[in-house]
Amino acid sequence: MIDDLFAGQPAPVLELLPFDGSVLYHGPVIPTAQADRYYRDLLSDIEWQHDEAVIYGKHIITKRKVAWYADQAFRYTYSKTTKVAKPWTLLLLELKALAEQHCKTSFNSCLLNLYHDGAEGMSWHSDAEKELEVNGTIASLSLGAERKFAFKHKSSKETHSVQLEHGSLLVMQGETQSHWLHSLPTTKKVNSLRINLTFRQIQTVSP
Ligand SMILES: O=C(O)CCC(=O)C(=O)O
Ligand SMILES: [Fe+2]
Repeated sequence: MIDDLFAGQPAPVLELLPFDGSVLYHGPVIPTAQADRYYRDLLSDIEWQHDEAVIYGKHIITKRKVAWYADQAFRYTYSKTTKVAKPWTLLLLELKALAEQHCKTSFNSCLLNLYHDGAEGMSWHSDAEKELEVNGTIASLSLGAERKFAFKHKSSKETHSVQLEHGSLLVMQGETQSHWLHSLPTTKKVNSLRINLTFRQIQTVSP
């Protein structure tokens, strides 16, 4: 049986995009008990703050909370607001090492998001801020409530989606951010918290 074949082995890595980039879903890469501990520790140790954005000229404060950590006090601008990175914690360095092992690349920053329930999500966007390495790899770790994550091609508009499980890793690479948008749709079906960490490579020298 297929189940027996994969028993005790990591799940196979799935490619989600048919063209114009690559998104690999590794499935759960952290055993559940350990993922539960990371979730609890991140909830209490991270300096969570409500996010600010300027949308259609209006200054808004999101219900979703965010935090940003990096090698240096990088400045990073998205949604027309500028944030300054905090220094790594030991726990984040542990998770960064785990993401780096799977991606065989290195990261110098991490953006964290805390969604209190399914009413909070993130609308269509690509991670292509000017501070990010062009076509750099982005590793996304999910903890807590399982949520749907969707991709939409910028010209053909076709969509692909995946359920992001507790302790799972998703890796966006190649030309993904140039050709695809992604979103975390809101949903009435989820009533609990989810934490997401995206490890990224910020350009350290101006191009
Ligand atoms: O919460 C997620 O899974 C994705 C968050 C995201 O797309 C971002 O922070 O840019
Ligand atoms: Fe994103």
